[in-house]
Amino acid sequence: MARRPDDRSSRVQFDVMRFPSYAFDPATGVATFDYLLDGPEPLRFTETITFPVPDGRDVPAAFHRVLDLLHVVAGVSYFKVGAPARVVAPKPVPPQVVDFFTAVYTKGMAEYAYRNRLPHVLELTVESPGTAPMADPIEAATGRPLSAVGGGKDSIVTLEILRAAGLDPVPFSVNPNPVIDNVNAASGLSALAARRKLDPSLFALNKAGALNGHIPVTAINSLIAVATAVWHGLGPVVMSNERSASDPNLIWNGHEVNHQWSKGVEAEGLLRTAVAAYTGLTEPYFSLLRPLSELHIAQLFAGHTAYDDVVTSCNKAFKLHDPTARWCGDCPKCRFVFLAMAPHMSRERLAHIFGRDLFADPAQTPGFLELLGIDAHKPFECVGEAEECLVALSLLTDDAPVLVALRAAVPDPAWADASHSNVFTPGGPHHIPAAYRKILDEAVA
Ligand SMILES: CC(=O)N[C@H]1[C@@H](OP(=O)(O)OP(=O)(O)OC[C@H]2O[C@@H](n3ccc(=O)[nH]c3=O)[C@H](O)[C@@H]2O)O[C@H](CO)[C@@H](O)[C@@H]1O[C@H](C)C(=O)N[C@@H](C)C(=O)N[C@@H](CCC(=O)O)C(=O)O
Ligand SMILES: Nc1ncnc2c1ncn2[C@@H]1O[C@H](COP(=O)(O)OP(=O)(O)OP(=O)(O)O)[C@@H](O)[C@H]1O
Repeated sequence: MARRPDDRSSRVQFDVMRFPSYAFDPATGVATFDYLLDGPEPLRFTETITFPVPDGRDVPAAFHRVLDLLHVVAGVSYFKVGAPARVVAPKPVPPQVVDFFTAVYTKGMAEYAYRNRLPHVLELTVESPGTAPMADPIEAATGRPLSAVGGGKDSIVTLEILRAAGLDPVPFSVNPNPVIDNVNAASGLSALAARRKLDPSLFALNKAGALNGHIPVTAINSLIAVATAVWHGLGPVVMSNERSASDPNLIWNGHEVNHQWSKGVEAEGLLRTAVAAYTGLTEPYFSLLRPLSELHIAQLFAGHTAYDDVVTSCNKAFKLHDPTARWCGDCPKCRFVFLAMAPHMSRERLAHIFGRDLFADPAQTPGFLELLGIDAHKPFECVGEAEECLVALSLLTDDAPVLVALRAAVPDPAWADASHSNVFTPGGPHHIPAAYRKILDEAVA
């Protein structure tokens, strides 16, 4: 029988990851997903996800199918405890789903593999116990869009674009914290929320020194959003993932390592294809902001002052334990968003949003240099490209201490590159349906 993790040493070998079962209770919206790291000393985990229960709606078959996908994808949190060489999915699935699962466990776990020096993780293929036929297509949902809200500038911009187009978006979050609650309150829209509870033994294992690292959390949140939209009879899930999320931080052993992989356009395409192949849902999910740079999104955000007291992009505010109330003011994400917003608003407004003026503090200069790509790779954080940072810097003309230091450090050829930048021209691959693309084009015109 498998033992719980608290009574054993934290670094044992596991042969295979399995997905023994899951249960769902439509009366409470509670789904429990079981995981097994199998080996000489197996470990079991259970994750609980509570969906918002709609009034008087049956549970469609497609909802259960999305849960099948979520069961495997949410397993990454437990896979990382042991990094077994094999991952065996619980049910036969079409090849498109195998491709999606494999990408989540390899590309989605690339930063974890790189940091822990586990190259085999990048090579594994998720096994399926057989091949299932593709599902018959279901007509695309045309209801109100479900708009994922993370508390930062990007999802606020999406909400406001959808609202301006008269689409009456439904804000949706997984584990909304006070930041997200306040953003929803500022929007005046009534929101839906799901709750996700990791197996508490994961934290005990982490404390005991188990393998740990980054996971592709957007893939998990996205499937929870798709399941919620399906059950509530809503339209597509609209994400706010930007163009630069697709760019890797570095290359390791010939593989791209991207901290934001599951926010990228490749992950978006794989998720859409897997959901369509396995559930039949058409156009279930896309990112409205995909053609835009972070700098462009920051410019659009500047047009909405109603969120200044609540908008928060700093990841430290979203930690499960001891989160900050808002911006920490001293991390790559804070610095990046400060720089991206700076050309589009007064310094007073910017300092009000962040609770401080980062350009006035010379101690921030090395962190900004890192963002500009000077002597470092892009930080493992949710930040945009060095090119975007350079363009933002080129648009700032005042002599704040940090800006003076940065200007002096940027080599001449970089300025020339910045002057040819297309960061304010929408472009690049995307999966936006035609009607929504028209809305985006009107919003940025
Ligand atoms: C908030 C944050 O940035 N957390 C990352 C951090 O974890 P930390 O220990 O500092 O705090 P917690 O998030 O509270 O995590 C506690 C432990 O739980 C594990 N865990 C958490 C969530 C989950 O779904 N599964 C888990 O296993 C976690 O590993 C901790 O041991 O550092 C971790 C290690 O690098 C990161 O994994 C934590 O990242 C969170 C999963 C998270 O929500 N991060 C997003 C803010 C984030 O990074 N988003 C990226 C997109 C990434 C993607 O591809 O989807 C972005 O916005 O660009
Ligand atoms: N807790 C959450 N629940 C649901 N969706 C989320 C959650 N956190 C983030 N998201 C969504 O995941 C995507 C990536 O999140 P990210 O944190 O980059 O966006 P954001 O909070 O809108 O903006 P910012 O980049 O300024 O932080 C966005 O589409 C966002 O809406």
